[in-house]
Amino acid sequence: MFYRSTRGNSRPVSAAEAVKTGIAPDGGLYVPGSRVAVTAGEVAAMSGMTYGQRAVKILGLFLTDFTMEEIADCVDGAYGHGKFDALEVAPLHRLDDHLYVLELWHGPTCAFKDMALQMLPRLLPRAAAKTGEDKEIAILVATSGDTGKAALEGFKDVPGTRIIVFYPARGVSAVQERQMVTQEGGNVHVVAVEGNFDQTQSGVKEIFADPAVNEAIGRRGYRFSSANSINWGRLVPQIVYYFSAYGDLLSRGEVEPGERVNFVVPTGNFGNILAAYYARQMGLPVHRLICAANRNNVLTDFIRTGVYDRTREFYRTISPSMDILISSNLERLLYEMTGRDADRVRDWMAALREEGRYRVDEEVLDGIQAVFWSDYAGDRQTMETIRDTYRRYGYLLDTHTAVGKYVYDRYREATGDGHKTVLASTASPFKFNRSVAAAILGEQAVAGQGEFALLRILSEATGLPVPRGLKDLEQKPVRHTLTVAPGEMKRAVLEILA
Ligand SMILES: N[C@@H](CCOP(=O)(O)O)C(=O)O
Repeated sequence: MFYRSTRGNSRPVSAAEAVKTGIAPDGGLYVPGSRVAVTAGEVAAMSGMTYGQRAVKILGLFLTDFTMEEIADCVDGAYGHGKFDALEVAPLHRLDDHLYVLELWHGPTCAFKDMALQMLPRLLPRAAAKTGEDKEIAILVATSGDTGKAALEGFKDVPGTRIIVFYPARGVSAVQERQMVTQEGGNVHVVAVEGNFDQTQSGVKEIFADPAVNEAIGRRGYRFSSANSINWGRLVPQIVYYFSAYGDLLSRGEVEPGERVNFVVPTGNFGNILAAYYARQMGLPVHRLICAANRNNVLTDFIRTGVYDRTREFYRTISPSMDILISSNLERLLYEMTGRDADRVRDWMAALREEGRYRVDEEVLDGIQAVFWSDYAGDRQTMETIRDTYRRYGYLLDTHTAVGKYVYDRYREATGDGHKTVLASTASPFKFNRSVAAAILGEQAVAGQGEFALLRILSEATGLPVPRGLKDLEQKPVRHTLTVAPGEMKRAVLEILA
């Protein structure tokens, strides 16, 4: 299996090379060069498997230059040994007759990013060895809150790697920031950027594309890679949990073999929902993919009209991980939806860069609308959804998952579609303690309370334990204090890698 760049100007590479480099030299994203399919029998067989067995099966189909022993070893390290605080790794919670919540936040940092970022740090050093790499891997990450901490935790003290995480100052929740700035490890660096996530992500991509910076760090014995979902090694472990959810529905008798289900995915950088799309393409019985956005609703507009227009106001919301106007992974979807037409993708990406917008052809839009549906929730609707869901079901949603729940309700209203639906729950409610506590207890209960008091208040009010990964945050000293302007990110990287 070879991987191709969505922009068509880079040579095809092996899976190991794609994982090691993260982004293609022409600025495109790597995608599998041929279709990967599973049979109905193989999907049905998932019902009798553990999460780890499902992961080995799916990863093995994509990472063809890794042995099955290597993959099994990575899976065991990522999901075994009590790493996740749920035996099932990604448990499925039945909310009612139609809706199930796929809890993807039982890993060490309490967000769905752990599902892939416990795996990538195990794949990447092996990928480097397989490709004869003699340089240390310098991983650059742009985060709107969740990826950063998960990547730091995954890569901390991994030999042969260094990691630098950039996050937008005041653009993440207080708990998310605290998780990152207290990060321990000899190879980790965390830098706040005086800008929003889009500026942060664009800054990182500019560094990847800058020949002078690449040359300078090369002389110092480094090469760049990415732990964002632009790296194929981030996406493939995310495909697994869609199969896993379906396996659980089958084993509990909630669906018949072959019965199609919907997935609702709170969406920012489009990586999570794209993983669901690949699962569908492989043969998982999926009806619709419901893309849930917050007030930064660039994707909702795109899916409705075919016009992607980032030239609009950027809002800071209570679902900060989704405060994104340039969704990296849409590029992969466009590549697939155009029948792998790299020329068109390149033109659209150039238009996005230069004019801030592009419009896809009618036929591409029809293809997208046949699979995807989208709507968005503002902060008020998000808060109401948390409160109503808690009152009705006794189930606590974080702000991002609440966006998903709100959009699902809108979808049902609009379409009457009765397919069973799985809502991807992307983070623990404790990571967004202030908003979640305010939603269920009222604003006055949280006024003047500090972050750690709020963790306790939320735990006492709901009877839910504060997750392991957040419990000891209060005691940890702040280790990272550097803040830079977007234009200074390059210099910061060069200084860190001096
Ligand atoms: N929502 C993300 C933004 C980066 O997305 P990624 O999937 O490309 O890593 C975050 O929490 O950082």
